[in-house]
Amino acid sequence: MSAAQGELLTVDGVVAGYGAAEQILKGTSLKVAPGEIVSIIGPNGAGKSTLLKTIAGLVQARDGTIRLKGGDVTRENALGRAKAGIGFVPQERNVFGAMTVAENLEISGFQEPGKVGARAEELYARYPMLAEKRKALARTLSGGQRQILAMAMGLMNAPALLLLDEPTAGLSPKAADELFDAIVALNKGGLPILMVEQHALEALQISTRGYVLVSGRNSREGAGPALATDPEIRRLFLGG
Ligand SMILES: Nc1ncnc2c1ncn2[C@@H]1O[C@H](COP(=O)(O)OP(=O)(O)OP(=O)(O)O)[C@@H](O)[C@H]1O
Repeated sequence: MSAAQGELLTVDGVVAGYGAAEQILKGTSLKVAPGEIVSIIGPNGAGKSTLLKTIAGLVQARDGTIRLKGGDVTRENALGRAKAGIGFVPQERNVFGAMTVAENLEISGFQEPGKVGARAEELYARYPMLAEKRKALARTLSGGQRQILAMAMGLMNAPALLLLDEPTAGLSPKAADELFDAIVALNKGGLPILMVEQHALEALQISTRGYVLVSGRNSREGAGPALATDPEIRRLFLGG
């Protein structure tokens, strides 16, 4: 029986980095089960974004395994991971500013071109703001609207798991709250989400589970709300 049974994503002992010598991830592990929101938090430079990129296939794992729905995707490139069901929303440059909202959605549905129209309509129904702005250039959107568009682009291929890299970065507190609400709503619709967040406590509060990454290694893990009220975590992230 596979150890990955009942798990959607299993990252086991992943080692990865950028240069020839230095490793950023030094044996990192995590799991996402169906239906979960899982947050990765940790200090600047801990390797959180690198971990998401390694799961998305943009950074190659030098050791360890990455399984999706029980299948080993460690050797797949980014396109292979996307086809396997991993949707990735990067932190920066995640929309094409010189293209309209509609065009951004259209080019994102590259896996099943025949379904682009229907998927875009579903997303317009879910996010009426996008429908209103469908002919607007993406660069004219507010920060919060841009993040909704980036998330919608990630949904165009109907992923089995959505990776979000710091979705609330640079947003006002109100826009960040609205985006967290949108993430919860998306998850309630059945989509598992793995996200990296600087707003660590807020992210943990809406997460099923959380992982604390420090210097490329797992430090703590637990239920999201429990971690959010843990004195050590609060000291680390609130500086108190
Ligand atoms: N493309 C790259 N080439 C070389 N080094 C990189 C690259 N991207 C990130 N790094 C380095 O890898 C380390 C981890 O970066 P990463 O972005 O994964 O951290 P993080 O935990 O997401 O932190 P932050 O919250 O600051 O984004 C940092 O030392 C960073 O300088």
